[in-house]
Amino acid sequence: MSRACGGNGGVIINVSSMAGLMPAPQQPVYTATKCGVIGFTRAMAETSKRENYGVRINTMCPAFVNTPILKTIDEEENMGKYFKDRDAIRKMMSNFGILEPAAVADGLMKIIEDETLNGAVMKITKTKGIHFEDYATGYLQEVQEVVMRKDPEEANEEVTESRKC
Ligand SMILES: NC(=O)c1ccc[n+]([C@@H]2O[C@H](COP(=O)([O-])OP(=O)(O)OC[C@H]3O[C@@H](n4cnc5c(N)ncnc54)[C@H](O)[C@@H]3O)[C@@H](O)[C@H]2O)c1
Ligand SMILES: CCCCC[C@H](O)CC\C=C/C=C/C=C/[C@@H](O)[C@@H](O)CCCC(=O)O
Repeated sequence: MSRACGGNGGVIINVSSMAGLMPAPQQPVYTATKCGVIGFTRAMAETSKRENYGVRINTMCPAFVNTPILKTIDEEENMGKYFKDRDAIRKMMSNFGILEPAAVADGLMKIIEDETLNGAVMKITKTKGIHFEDYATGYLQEVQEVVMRKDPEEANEEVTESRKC
């Protein structure tokens, strides 16, 4: 797909979850995987931009969606020691509501059609619909930009200087 390898470019949509943004104590491994999807997507999107792959890489974080996966919490073999906590997940489903798969399809189409989206973390929830996580630029982002631009010594001086103000 990458133009760097003779491909025509395109868009990749990784599927995370709101659990990647709001830790689910009853599903720590699932939470870790979904956090990883977000971090990997944002890193690869930046790589693709810097290397001119011509590939937009985004992720979507749906809340609860009406699919068979929701029934997996009823099986102790899936939940392990957290099986005793399944009512807490059921309560979250009741509190947050359950989306229909069409809402996720709408999010997919938006990412495909909006060519400005790269490194975007789309949230899809019953209460707010489609919206995006806002990673406001801050000190760490500035440091990364300086470091990626200069050699280590020069970058270190600039960062040290900027911290004096
Ligand atoms: N349903 C939700 O509430 C929800 C919310 C947020 C994120 N997600 C994520 O969305 C993704 C899809 O979940 P879902 O709700 O559709 O789950 P699901 O279990 O209902 O459906 C998953 C489908 O993928 C198929 N599958 C499994 N392994 C496969 C493979 N190696 N190759 C091809 N197909 C394979 C299964 O047969 C199944 O039909 C998952 O990554 C899940 O974590 C789901
Ligand atoms: C049940 C097993 C499969 C897990 C399926 C999902 O991946 C788990 C989703 C986990 C948490 C969902 C949280 C949803 C929160 C939203 O509804 C939202 O209203 C909370 C406010 C945050 C926001 O919208 O920015």
